[in-house]
Amino acid sequence: MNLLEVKGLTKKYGDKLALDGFSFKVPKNSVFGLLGPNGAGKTTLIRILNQITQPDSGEINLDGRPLKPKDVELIGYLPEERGLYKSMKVAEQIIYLAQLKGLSKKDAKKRMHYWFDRLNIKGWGDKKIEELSKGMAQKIQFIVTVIHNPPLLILDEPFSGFDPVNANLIKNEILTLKEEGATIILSTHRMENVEELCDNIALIHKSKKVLDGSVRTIKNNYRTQTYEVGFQSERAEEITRQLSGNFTVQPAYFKDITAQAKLQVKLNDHQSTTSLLKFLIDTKVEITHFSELVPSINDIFIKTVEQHG
Ligand SMILES: Nc1ncnc2c1ncn2[C@@H]1O[C@H](COP(=O)(O)OP(=O)(O)OP(=O)(O)O)[C@@H](O)[C@H]1O
Repeated sequence: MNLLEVKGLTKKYGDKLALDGFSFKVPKNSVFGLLGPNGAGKTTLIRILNQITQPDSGEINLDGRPLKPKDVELIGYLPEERGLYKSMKVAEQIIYLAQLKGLSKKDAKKRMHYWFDRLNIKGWGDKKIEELSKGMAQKIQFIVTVIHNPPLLILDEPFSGFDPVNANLIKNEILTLKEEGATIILSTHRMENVEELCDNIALIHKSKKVLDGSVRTIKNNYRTQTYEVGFQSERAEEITRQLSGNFTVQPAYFKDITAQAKLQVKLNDHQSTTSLLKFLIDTKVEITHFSELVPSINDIFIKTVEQHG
């Protein structure tokens, strides 16, 4: 079951086409990564979903029915450009914004303290926003986004401004929100976060969708039958020579600390992983490492964007 279905979204700014017939589906209770180079159209799409901008054409369905203005209450939006009232105190700000999203004052306070606990910021309520560092303010913005428990979260670069410890904290909170039933659209340039968090992705390039699907299937489709093989370095030259006669071998490189030789070995069309392993075993070399080189989402992003010019 999909929470969000978008069909043929098109948006022009003057002569400039920012989105060109963009379609995608976000399954309920999943994390969906919206990826693309700078200027691809991601923010335009997010602004349309939040009804800040109107599309020229296309359809958006939320939970099986057309998106309507009141649905903004069902969406928690963390914009890339953060906007908090600088002179207000943290607690006043959170409670005020939570009430705008339909919570009672009592519930807003309760939920605020729940999040203060979870994000390790107890006692921050009386601080003014202007006294906070970028990362500290970012935590407040995150709370404001999730406080009303919206079924759909749209997070634009949620990790920017965070140190590694706090980025990890937020990453785990996103996964917990998913476990609790939320559906999350995540727009980010940080591909390691995409690998860790996303179930599905869509890649936008020059206003068009150029790739989409589950992270697992996409990675599977980009496999190149290449393996990294490590073995004792004394026989490196001999083993490299033997392997080169049968497989496609990248030059050997050596790790000083472990005294291993490592090679990248690509299978030819008719060869299997077992044939490579059997070959290595027959050489009687001491194998220290054997793993498939699976392409990263970062590699796939770069390759796909280059292919589409
Ligand atoms: N208000 C606007 N007026 C005119 N052109 C715009 C406007 N907003 C965006 N654009 C153009 O639309 C295209 C898509 O921009 P958008 O901000 O959606 O990209 P993006 O994928 O979010 O990029 P980034 O990763 O840099 O944030 C760009 O060519 C941009 O110049």
